[in-house]
Amino acid sequence: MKAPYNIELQDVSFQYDQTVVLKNISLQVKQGDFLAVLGPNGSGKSTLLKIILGLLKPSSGTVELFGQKSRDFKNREWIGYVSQKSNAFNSGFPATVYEVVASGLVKKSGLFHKYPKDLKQQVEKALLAVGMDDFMNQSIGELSGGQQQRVFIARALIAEPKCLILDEPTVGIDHQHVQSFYNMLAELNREQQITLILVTHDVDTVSSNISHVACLNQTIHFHGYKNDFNQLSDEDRQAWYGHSVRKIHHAKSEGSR
Ligand SMILES: Nc1ncnc2c1ncn2[C@@H]1O[C@H](COP(=O)(O)OP(=O)(O)OP(=O)(O)O)[C@@H](O)[C@H]1O
Repeated sequence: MKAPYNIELQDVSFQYDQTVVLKNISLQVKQGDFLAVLGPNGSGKSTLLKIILGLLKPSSGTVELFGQKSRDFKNREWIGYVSQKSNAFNSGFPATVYEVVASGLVKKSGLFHKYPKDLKQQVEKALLAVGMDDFMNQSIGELSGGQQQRVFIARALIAEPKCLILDEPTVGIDHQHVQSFYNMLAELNREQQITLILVTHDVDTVSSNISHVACLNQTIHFHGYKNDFNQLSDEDRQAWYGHSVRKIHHAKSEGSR
């Protein structure tokens, strides 16, 4: 039998009071996809993520997670979330990298459950996956924005998600470190088959790593393989984006990756 989609939205609409933000969204994401969600400011990207995460209820339409109706879905730890504001700790924040990553197990084991005996190994493994294993005992506030964001991904990874949702994770990361950050995500996707959904404005930089693109502006204007997205004309892109969007030119982008 075919595995169910990780995420399947059918005809989802959403409005805040009288303002329609999302209209007739249908979207499927399967295990192992690396999807970039693109859209101008205010196009509904964060709202869409909140609907997927079960934080907002659609005004109409259905959301299924791993083949179950969202309201019946119990395995919330299968879907990890890293927000753009995660990396905003100042230098005085009283927590170590170890403590931040270990706190990611609360979602899995519950607030009052005991931590597992092999907690240290689990923290180490998660930090290794994001290239931060040398920073375990450091204070979180002493790290750069990019390093903090990697730690927050490790915090999500320790719960062993099947799917990770990232809302503009490179906000606050130095430009020269953005590509290596995306390469790290691509490695997680490739080696652990973790599905990645990434809201980004950085389509040029991330394009060698992603497999799929979804273009959102109230509704889905395009969803498909990255290579098909690359074939769209400038006029097509402008029509949904509202202004001109740079084309992606990557010598390395091959196949459907
Ligand atoms: N709590 C709210 N109440 C009313 N309107 C809201 C609320 N949150 C968001 N909106 C409106 O919904 C629309 C979509 O917002 P959303 O944050 O989903 O867009 P976005 O694509 O993530 O934007 P950005 O790229 O700027 O982060 C915007 O017009 C916004 O003003």
